[in-house]
Amino acid sequence: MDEQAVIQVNAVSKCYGENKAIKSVSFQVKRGELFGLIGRHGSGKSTLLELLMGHRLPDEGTIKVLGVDVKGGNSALKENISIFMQSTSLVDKLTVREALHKFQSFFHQDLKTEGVIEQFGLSAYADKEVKRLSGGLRQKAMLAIAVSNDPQVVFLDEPTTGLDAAAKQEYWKMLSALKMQGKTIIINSHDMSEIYSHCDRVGVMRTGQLVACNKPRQLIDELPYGGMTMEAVYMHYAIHEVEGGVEV
Ligand SMILES: Nc1ncnc2c1ncn2[C@@H]1O[C@H](COP(=O)(O)OP(=O)(O)OP(=O)(O)O)[C@@H](O)[C@H]1O
Repeated sequence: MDEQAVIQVNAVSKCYGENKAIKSVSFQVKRGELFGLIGRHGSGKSTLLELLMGHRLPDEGTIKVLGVDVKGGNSALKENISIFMQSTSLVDKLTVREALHKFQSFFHQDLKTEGVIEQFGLSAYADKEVKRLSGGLRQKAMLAIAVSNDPQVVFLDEPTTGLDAAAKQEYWKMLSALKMQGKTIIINSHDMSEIYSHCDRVGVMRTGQLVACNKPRQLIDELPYGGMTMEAVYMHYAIHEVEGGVEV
């Protein structure tokens, strides 16, 4: 195993009943990397993220985050990884400041809510309920909450879906700033151009398998028929080609 690996996934599988959602997936993510996961709906990206966060347990294989097996429910590990929620009924009812206070109270570190509000440019909205924020501001607030425990590893499940181009750009700027602080970020997205522009490496999921994993440029260069874009990478690896056409 690579000494610098912050995430080590080894032959991990996960079933929901009869449905094998993750099939013997192995990969590593290094400290400070921005790692993207792409794949079709239902290919297993969210399940993989949930396994990495320790929200679900693998049926087979091992996952180590920061050198600790996520199966153990280690509390020190929880202090060092992000909290990320896609569904936010709890947060929605709170103001940005209240939500940050609430989440910071779950951790033992002495964190400064006002500092986080300022860092994320949320000062003007701190007393607004999260549910009343625009899409871009809401995702900004959710990111502020996700990193409010100053984690070393940040997991983000489709945070830019539904944002307009300007909000997306601003979101990725914030992720770049977090990366500059040395944080390791794992993100999934359906937007190939943002994945190409911002991710150091990309893993492509297809029906529960990790079918390719490399730097975006290398994935493009290695396409057998000379495709030029990340979309071509997606079409080649993520779409399961079957006889007579493309599986839909
Ligand atoms: N809680 C669950 N219970 C049962 N099956 C689930 C559950 N969550 C996901 N699945 C199934 O597991 C497989 C992988 O789903 P998953 O949500 O991980 O894919 P995804 O790539 O994140 O999809 P999307 O891009 O739509 O979010 C799919 O077949 C899905 O139907």
